[in-house]
Amino acid sequence: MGGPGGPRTGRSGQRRVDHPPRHDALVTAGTRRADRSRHDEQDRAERSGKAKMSEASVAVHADADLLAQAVAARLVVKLLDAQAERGAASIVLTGGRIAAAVHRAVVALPAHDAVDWSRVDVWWGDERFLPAGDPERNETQARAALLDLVPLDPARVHPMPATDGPTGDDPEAGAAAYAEELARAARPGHAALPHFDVLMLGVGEDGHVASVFPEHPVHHDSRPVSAVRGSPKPPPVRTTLTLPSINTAEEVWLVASGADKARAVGMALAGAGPKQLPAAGVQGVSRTLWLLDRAAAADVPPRLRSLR
Ligand SMILES: O=C1O[C@H](COP(=O)(O)O)[C@@H](O)[C@H](O)[C@H]1O
Repeated sequence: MGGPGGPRTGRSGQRRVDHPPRHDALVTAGTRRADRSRHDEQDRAERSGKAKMSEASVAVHADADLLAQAVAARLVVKLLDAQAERGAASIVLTGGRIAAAVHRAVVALPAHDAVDWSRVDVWWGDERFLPAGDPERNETQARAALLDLVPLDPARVHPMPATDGPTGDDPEAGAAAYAEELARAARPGHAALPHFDVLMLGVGEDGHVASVFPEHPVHHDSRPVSAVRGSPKPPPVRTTLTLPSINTAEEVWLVASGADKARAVGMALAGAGPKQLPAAGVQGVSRTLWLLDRAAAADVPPRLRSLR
């Protein structure tokens, strides 16, 4: 490490590897190598209630299409690896435009058939609090683009509450019910959350992730799942995993495309505060990976960028 051609360490602790330009990628290495020691570490961190944090890595792709295809390929490999390692895989989905493109790209990838979808647990990082089937729900969009097109076990798909669900039009009751569902899936002796192999997040123009918005009271909620009222982005009522819950995931991938995301992405990687810029407060246990297109990477600090 660190020799000629090896990773270099930037001031913020992120390390980078310069790739030949045709790969159009900037990658930093902050991951742990041995799976077993990684899981041991994660177990210890979960038991102690303190998630051990990874360094961030950044990969840049030429445009939104290539970004979506690359994320889809990574996701299929991650699911295959998780299933090979522990027999099942769990993902946490996000909403938004790039998420929909990733979902479509997974289905378009022939290798998605290699995944045993009946052994994939599906959770959500956030949801718009609307009736089931509303086209604005992240669930509805994910079902149309991916979930309805692969042979999942319906019992392993865990949508966040809807206004016409069992807890009714009460977002706090819905958030509490989702927290209970998560706790039921947690491993015995572990914290109140199940193991998440990979948790994907979009990044808002204001730096929000899931439905954790800048300066919102959700930052003071110590519960794993929070009801969000007064969201600055419609709809105003939502359900979200809180940042500490997000940060229990083994890998967190922040996926952003487009010039309107450049400022938030740049500030998060430059070390902004998480209350002002929630994306800056995201760290997976073994990996934090920023997956960007060139437009979204335009303001990434130069020391972390090998190619614009
Ligand atoms: O409202 C939401 O927005 C963010 C970002 O969406 P995008 O379309 O700007 O990429 C998304 O990550 C979140 O899940 C969703 O509820």
